[in-house]
Amino acid sequence: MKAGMFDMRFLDTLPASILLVDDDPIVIQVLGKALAELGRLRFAMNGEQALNLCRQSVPDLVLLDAEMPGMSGFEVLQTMKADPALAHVPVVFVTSHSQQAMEERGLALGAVDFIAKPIRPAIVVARARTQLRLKQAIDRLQRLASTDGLTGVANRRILDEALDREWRRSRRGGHPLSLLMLDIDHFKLYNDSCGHLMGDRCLVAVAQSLQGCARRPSDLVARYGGEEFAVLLPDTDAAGAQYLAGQVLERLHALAIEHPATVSKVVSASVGVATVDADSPGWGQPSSEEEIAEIAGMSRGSLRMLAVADQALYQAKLTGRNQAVFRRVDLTIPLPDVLTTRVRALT
Ligand SMILES: Nc1nc2c(ncn2[C@@H]2O[C@H](COP(=O)(O)OP(=O)(O)OP(=O)(O)O)[C@@H](O)[C@H]2O)c(=O)[nH]1
Repeated sequence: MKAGMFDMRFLDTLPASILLVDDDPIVIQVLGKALAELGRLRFAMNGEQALNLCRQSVPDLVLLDAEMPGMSGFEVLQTMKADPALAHVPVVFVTSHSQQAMEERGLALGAVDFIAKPIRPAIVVARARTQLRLKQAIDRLQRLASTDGLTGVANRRILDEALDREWRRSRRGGHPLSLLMLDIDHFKLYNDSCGHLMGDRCLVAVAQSLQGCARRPSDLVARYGGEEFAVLLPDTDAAGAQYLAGQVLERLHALAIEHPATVSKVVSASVGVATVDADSPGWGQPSSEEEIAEIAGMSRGSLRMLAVADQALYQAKLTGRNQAVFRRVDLTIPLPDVLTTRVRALT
């Protein structure tokens, strides 16, 4: 799947991935036989192996022996909870200890259930199935909350979060960061002349085209609203961002989506590009408290980046459309001045 693409509807139809962890091969065999009908099984005989398998491919469910030589199940669970990529994976403890203290400890660490040995296959299957159904429902809700229903790309909430995170990472680590804002030209006319259904199809095509351009795993394509899209490009400097903006326009032109109401007769877009990198005035200075402070849940830095990309987009519209305009973020300009620039340009 391409980077940033959140359309994972087909994943619901994939078999679940279950990891069985136990140092006793007999237990693994019994569990494996019982759970084979529920999905694709993998096995680990110790904690390190279990964590390696989890990191290679994140499972939907882990059945974990609490007591193993070396790393215990409790330690495995603690490590998983500390890793953002694994923290959400449901873990069911399987142990020969039925003492309440063990159960309490496992549940307190974040295990979702507790199964005591000797194993009764029907109970294990029923409990595993319940956890897999829950996980599937949560995954589906999370997808709904993070994707744009029409185009399948990330929604604005996800963009805001990613921009905020990447801005802080950029300022802390001295990595360049770029943001593209794209707005389809004369889209109202397109809707008026071709109909809203075709308008929707056009939005889907543009989203897919953007996905084709932004292919790094950390790139993020999002629908910003209406006929406006954003592409977040971590670790991308001015030259990279301008190259990508050119690719975006070229690809869109190559799609040749007919637009009967414009002179060019094909759908085009305007792009605003904002980059913060080593050539940005104020780059070397440590990020101030002021910059990290939040307005309406977003850091001031994210707002600065959005505002600069928006100004560049506005300029691209004003000066003819079907083009990309680049602006480098100037960290020395006070944020209130940045936020009001477009207003001033209008008046
Ligand atoms: N079909 C469809 N249209 C949408 C959707 N969201 C927003 N629009 C339309 O997008 C159009 C945006 O129009 P404007 O903001 O005037 O911009 P424009 O016509 O593209 O003009 P410029 O941006 O100046 O080139 C409006 O007609 C909206 O109704 C959507 O999900 N589907």
